[in-house]
Amino acid sequence: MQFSREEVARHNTAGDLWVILNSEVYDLSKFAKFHPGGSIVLLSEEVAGRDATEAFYSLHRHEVLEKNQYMRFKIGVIQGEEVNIFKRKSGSLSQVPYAEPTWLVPGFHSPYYKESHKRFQVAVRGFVEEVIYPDAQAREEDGNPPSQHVIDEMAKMNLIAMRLGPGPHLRGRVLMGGIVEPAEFDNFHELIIAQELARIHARGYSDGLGGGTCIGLPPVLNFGKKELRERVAEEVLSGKKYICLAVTEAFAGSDVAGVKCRASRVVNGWVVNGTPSNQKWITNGTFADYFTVACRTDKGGLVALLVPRGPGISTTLIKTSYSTAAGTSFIQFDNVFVPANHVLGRENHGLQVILSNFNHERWGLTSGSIGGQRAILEECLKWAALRKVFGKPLTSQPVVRAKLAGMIARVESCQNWLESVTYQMTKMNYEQQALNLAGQLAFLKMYSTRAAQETAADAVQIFGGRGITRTGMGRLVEHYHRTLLIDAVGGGAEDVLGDLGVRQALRKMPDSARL
Ligand code: HEM
Repeated sequence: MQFSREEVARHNTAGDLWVILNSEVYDLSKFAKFHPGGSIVLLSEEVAGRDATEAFYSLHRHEVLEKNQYMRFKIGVIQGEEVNIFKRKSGSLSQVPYAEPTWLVPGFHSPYYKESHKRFQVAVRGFVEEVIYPDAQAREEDGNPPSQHVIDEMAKMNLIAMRLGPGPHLRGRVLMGGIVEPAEFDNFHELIIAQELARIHARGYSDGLGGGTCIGLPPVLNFGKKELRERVAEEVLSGKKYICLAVTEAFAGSDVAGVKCRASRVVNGWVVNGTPSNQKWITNGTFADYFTVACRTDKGGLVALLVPRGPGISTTLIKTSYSTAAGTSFIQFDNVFVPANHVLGRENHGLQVILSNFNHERWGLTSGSIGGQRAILEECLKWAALRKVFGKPLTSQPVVRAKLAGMIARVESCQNWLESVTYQMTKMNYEQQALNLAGQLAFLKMYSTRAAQETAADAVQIFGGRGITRTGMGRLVEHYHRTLLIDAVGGGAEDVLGDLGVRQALRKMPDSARL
């Protein structure tokens, strides 16, 4: 239906209330008394029967109009006018400055990304926005793990396998419908996945979506015996089963070498006991079918074991600052039998097995954290340009522009350092990475998560009360500010990592160094 503005203006009373939003006409007659912002505002002279587009967009996110329960209020359009506020098309790039890393910005160049990365980014963004985002928002809120249909779709695209990075586990797989060959898949493709996933603004859910696989499966793939490796990889990468890394203990925290969980040899295997220290904060533990564990043997060494869920294992949900969708758990092993063929690597080499994936884990956490920082910068730029205070946009305040300057500088420096380290990863084998990149990655993660905290704090100041409100305009800022510390403590707390990097550097100091 088409209406003239004059006709809309005649519907301006309680019980007969129309408004114009973005050249579309909404009949709010029945909704007014249920409106979360109250009915009075809708009945005011500037709103009832009038064009309330500007006021609406300064108080609501565009997504409000896309909800089924509100879409039905739309009764037509204004004659001869066209809708001129659009949501970014699913899968497309943002036009907001600095909302995308430079390699995606027209006119910029990068030595790292090729055509296959560009194709891949488009496909992953579309998939994330269409398949993952709706489930992410719903589960982050209700606290349930990701829905099986999302896991199945990811498995079909081989996204679960790709999240582990390049390697033999990709051989023979069709990646993202075939747009990238397994042999050409590199750490930059993997970086794209990590950063696109950061855009779902559901940090607990994104860990629920296979955070345990990214850290629990590599030790099996790299150190498990052939039969175990192939069986478990098939089950987990097809989304049928879940695995987690159950190493962090209540007493040991970041000190992996200090684990106390015990494994004693018995006929045909081992018996694992969590006492005197059980595992805590184990991502995906509540729903995992397998637990990759480091245990102290009776001889005092460390052995890595893949423990299948069975009698004697209890997993209890821990509530953290992000959603229980992550399945964060407290785990108890009480006389759990583990078959002999479930040993990963050699007895007494458990520490190497577990440490072997730490650099990669830190890189993954850092990649996502920087992606999240950029998304929050975009929120702040949009809000500061939109929001009017004392009759002027927020951007007219120098103090706000200074905060935006800091955010931009931080995210650009983090991203550029990340891409430089990622490039090194594509050129170094595992030993070289362990030797050369542990310090770089430790510093990069420490620096990025500190930068993230500064950006989050500034974002809250820019959004004011909305930055601490879980619904409405500032909801993404509130979420980021509440949840970003998972990246600052997961995979090694900031101070521990900084210290690790410096100690490594000091070991490499030449004896001849003098001022
Ligand atoms: C189709 C029309 C509308 C719908 C479906 C709608 C829906 C909502 C919803 C869901 C909220 C809760 C906040 C959120 O989750 O974003 C809200 C808040 C609010 N709405 Fe509306 N609204 C409409 C039109 C308007 C109009 C025309 C105005 C007046 C300019 C208005 C003023 C407000 C105010 C003042 C709030 C409180 C915002 C805050 O917390 O800062 N709404 N509305």
